[in-house]
Amino acid sequence: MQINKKITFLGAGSMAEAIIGGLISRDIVAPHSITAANLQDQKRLNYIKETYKIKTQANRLEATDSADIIILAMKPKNFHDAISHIKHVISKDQLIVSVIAGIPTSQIEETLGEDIPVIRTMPNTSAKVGESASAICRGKHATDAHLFTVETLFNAIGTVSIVEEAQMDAVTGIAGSGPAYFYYMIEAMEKAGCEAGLSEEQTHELVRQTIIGVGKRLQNTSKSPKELYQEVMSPGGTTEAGIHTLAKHHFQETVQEAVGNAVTRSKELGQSLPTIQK
Ligand SMILES: NC(=O)C1=CN([C@@H]2O[C@H](COP(=O)(O)OP(=O)(O)OC[C@H]3O[C@@H](n4cnc5c(N)ncnc54)[C@H](OP(=O)(O)O)[C@@H]3O)[C@@H](O)[C@H]2O)C=CC1
Ligand SMILES: O=C(O)[C@@H]1CCC=N1
Repeated sequence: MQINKKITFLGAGSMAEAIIGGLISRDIVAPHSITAANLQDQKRLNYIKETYKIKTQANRLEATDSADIIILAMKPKNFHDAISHIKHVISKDQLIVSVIAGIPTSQIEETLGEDIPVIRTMPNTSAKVGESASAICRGKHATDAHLFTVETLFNAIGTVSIVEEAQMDAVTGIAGSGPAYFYYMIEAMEKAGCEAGLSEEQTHELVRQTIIGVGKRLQNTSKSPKELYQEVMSPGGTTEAGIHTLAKHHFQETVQEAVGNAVTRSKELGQSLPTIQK
């Protein structure tokens, strides 16, 4: 199903690109219906325009004014300036979709004006290959139709869970940041593979296919993670030796602490920003 709306991305960085890439490759939005604008980096806009054949706009007010859906895709620290700049051209006929970590819908609504519909989302960079694990929640002026539109858009870039806003920080710690934890682990495995005598190319291929296999297996089994790693582990074997080392260094507790800190940081991001005077 193609969505016939004009969509403007305010922010043209990694997350905007991942979503744009997903929407276009799945033909959910026509490239000419998408506009990207950023703060200053014209080279980046040129790259996005050439790669995805979308429109770009140096003037953020014009990019905002002409859109049906405005996707806020700047860093939390830039949110205040970004909204200050555009809020005068935003009307309640438009839909604001935020991908910004930590910022509550109430803060966006308060700064924009009371009856502007806002949907808060948390995708991840796997959007680029249509495999984001996204969650969305609605602000107080967003309708079922708004939620449905965003669900349809984000379904094109992966799976969508509709959650309560109070759960969004947890979603951010698990799924928004999630890909980075796996890439971090993959980096370590690649270093280990080279140290053990494989070439970079061999290690890369082996580690990549191993994680793809894990992902596909998880999609096709009802077994728990414990059952799955126990399946790999022979008594006295190689896996046991590896897992023993991870356990000795409190790997699982470390991961839990890492996710917990990401969740806490998401909450902090929402609390540390000034509210704009209307
Ligand atoms: N990266 C990720 O994995 C995920 C990120 N997010 C969220 O997405 C948002 C963007 O992150 P990410 O793409 O990684 O960040 P990037 O740094 O890659 O991109 C940020 C973009 O915002 C633009 N920008 C800065 N200030 C303004 C402004 N005032 N008006 C319009 N555009 C502005 C920048 O433009 P310029 O370069 O010209 O300064 C740049 O294009 C963040 O809020 C993050 O929390 C959510 C889920 C996952
Ligand atoms: O690191 C960040 O703050 C963003 C939010 C989720 C993923 N990246």
